[in-house]
Amino acid sequence: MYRNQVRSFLPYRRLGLINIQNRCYEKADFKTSKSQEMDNTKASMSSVGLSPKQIEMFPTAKVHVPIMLTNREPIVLPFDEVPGPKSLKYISNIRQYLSEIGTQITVGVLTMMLNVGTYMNAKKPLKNLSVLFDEYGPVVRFVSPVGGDIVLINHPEHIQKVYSMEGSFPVRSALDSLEKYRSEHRNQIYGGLLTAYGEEWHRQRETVVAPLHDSVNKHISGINEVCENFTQKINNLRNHQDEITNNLYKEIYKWSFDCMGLILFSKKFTMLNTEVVYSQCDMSWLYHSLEKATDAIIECESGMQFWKLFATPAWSSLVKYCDSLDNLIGKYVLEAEQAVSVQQKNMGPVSDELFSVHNNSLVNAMLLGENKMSAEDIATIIMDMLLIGVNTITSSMSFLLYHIAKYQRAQKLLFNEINKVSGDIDVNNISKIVEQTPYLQACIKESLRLVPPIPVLTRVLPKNITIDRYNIPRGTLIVMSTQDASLKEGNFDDASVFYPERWLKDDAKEYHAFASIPFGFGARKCLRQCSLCLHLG
Ligand code: HEM
Repeated sequence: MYRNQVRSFLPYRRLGLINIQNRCYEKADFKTSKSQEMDNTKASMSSVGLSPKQIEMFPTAKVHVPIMLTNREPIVLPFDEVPGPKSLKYISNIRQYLSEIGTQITVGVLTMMLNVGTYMNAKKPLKNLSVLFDEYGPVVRFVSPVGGDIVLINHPEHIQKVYSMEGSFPVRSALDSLEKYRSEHRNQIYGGLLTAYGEEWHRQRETVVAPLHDSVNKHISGINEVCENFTQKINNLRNHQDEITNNLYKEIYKWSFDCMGLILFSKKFTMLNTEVVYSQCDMSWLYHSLEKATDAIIECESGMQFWKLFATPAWSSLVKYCDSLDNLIGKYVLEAEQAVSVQQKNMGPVSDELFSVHNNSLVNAMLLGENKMSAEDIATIIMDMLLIGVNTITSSMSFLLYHIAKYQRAQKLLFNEINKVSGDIDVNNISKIVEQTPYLQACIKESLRLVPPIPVLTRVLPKNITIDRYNIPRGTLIVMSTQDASLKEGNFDDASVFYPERWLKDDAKEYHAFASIPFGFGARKCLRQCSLCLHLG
C-alpha cells in the first residue's frame, strides 16, 4: 500500500527557515503567559472554524497544564527540554563535525529506524511512531544530525494549533528526490503543486482548483462507466469460491488510472481492458512509467539517500521514468496548446479528434484561465496530480474493500442501502447520491480514519509555537502523526474497529475535528476533487 511520509531538510534550508546554530529563541515566545496562551488557542480555534461551544468540548485540561512557578506565570520550556530518544540528543553535540557522507549515512540509518523518511509506502511506520509517543508523551523531539530537528506530535489539539499557525503560504516538507530531479535535471525552479512554495505555489493552486472541480463534474458518467467496467472485470476474475486470488491491487490501480485519465486528460485510457502494459502505445507507457516512477521515488525517499551524492540505480530509474512521464504529458499539453492557438487565431478548423479531446478538458481550462500558465507548468501540475491521485485513490479503495470484506455486518447494511436506492440513482448528481447513501459515506470516512493514504502530515511554521508546554522554534519540521491520532482510544471508542455507525450517530460531533483528517487541513489541504472523496473530509 502506498503510505506517504515525509522528511526533507533541503526546502527549509533553502528558504532559510532552518538554521539550528543561529536559531533565535525570541524572548517573547518564552514568556507567553497562561492567559495569553489560552486567548491565542481560542483565537486559533475560531480561526479554523470551531465555535466557542466546540472549544469547551475539548478543554485545555486534556493537554498538560504547564507547571506554575508563581501563581500566574506558567513555564514555557525551551526546545532542548522536549523529550525524545536520548542517544539522538548526543548527536546534536557532534553534528557539526560530521562530514557530508557521515551525515548521509546517519540520516539513512535513522530514517530506516523510524521510517520517517518515506513519502510513500513505508511498511509499518505508525507502529514505530506510536511507540515513541507512548514513551515520551505527545510531543517528541527527534534530533537530526543534519541540522533540522523533527518534532513529532499526535494530539488533535496540538495538530489543530499547528494548522492555525501555518500562515497563508503553508510550507510542508516535499519529496527531495522529485525536487532534485526537477531543479537539476529539468531546470524547473518552482516545480509543481507538491514541491512549489510561497506565491508560486499559491498561483498554481488558484489556477487548478476550479478547472479540476469542473472536470470531475463533466466526467461523472465516464467515471461511472469505468466503475462498471471494473466490477465486471472483478466478477469475471472470481474463482469457484468467489474469491479473487491475486492481482486485485493491480486491478484497482488500473481502475484508478482510468478514472484519473478522464479527469486529467479527458481521455478513455481503458487500462482495465489492457493486459499488455508494456506495449508501445502512449497510454500503456504512461501507466508503466507511473508505476516505475512511483517505485523509484519510494526507493529514493526511504533508507540511505546516497542518490544525493551519486547516481544510484534508484535515482537513474527515477530520472528515466520521470522523463518519460514528463514527455508523454508534455506532448499531450502541447497538442492542447496548439489546438487552442489555432482556434484563437482563427487559422482554420482543428481536426475533429483534437477538438473532441481538448475542448472542455482540464488542460484547456488551465491554458485559457485568468492566470494563464505555461505548457511546461501545466505538465508538471498534471504529473503531480497523477502521481498523488492514482496512489491515494488506489490505497483508499483497496482498504475500503478490505474493511467491507472483513466486517460482514457492515457489508450487509451497505448492500441493503445500495439495493434500496439503486433504481433511483442519477449518476450525474453527486450531491444527491451522497444524500441517498449515508452508510456508504460513513464507510468511506471510517476506512479513511483507520488507514489514511497519507498517515503523517508535515508543516514548517513561520513563527515559534508553544505546543504542550514546549517552545518549538519557527522553521522546525513538525510531523503530525494523524493516523496515530485517529487510532487512539482517547479520541475514538474501540478505535481499531471498523465501525461506520460512529459517524452516523448524533454524538459523532463530539469527536475532535482534528482527530481524523485524511485530507489534511487549511490552505494546503488536498484538492480532493475525486469522485470517491468529493464530499468527504
Ligand atoms: C482518497 C483520496 C485522497 C486522499 C485521502 C488525499 C489526501 C491528501 C492529503 C492528506 C494531502 C496533504 C494535505 C496537507 O498537507 O494538509 C493531499 C494533498 C494533495 N492532494 Fe490529495 N488525497 C486524495 C486524492 C487526491 C486526488 C485524486 C488528487 C488529484 C486530483 C489529489 C491531489 C492533491 C494535491 C495536488 C495535493 C497537494 C496540494 C497542495 O500542496 O496545495 N489528491 N492529499
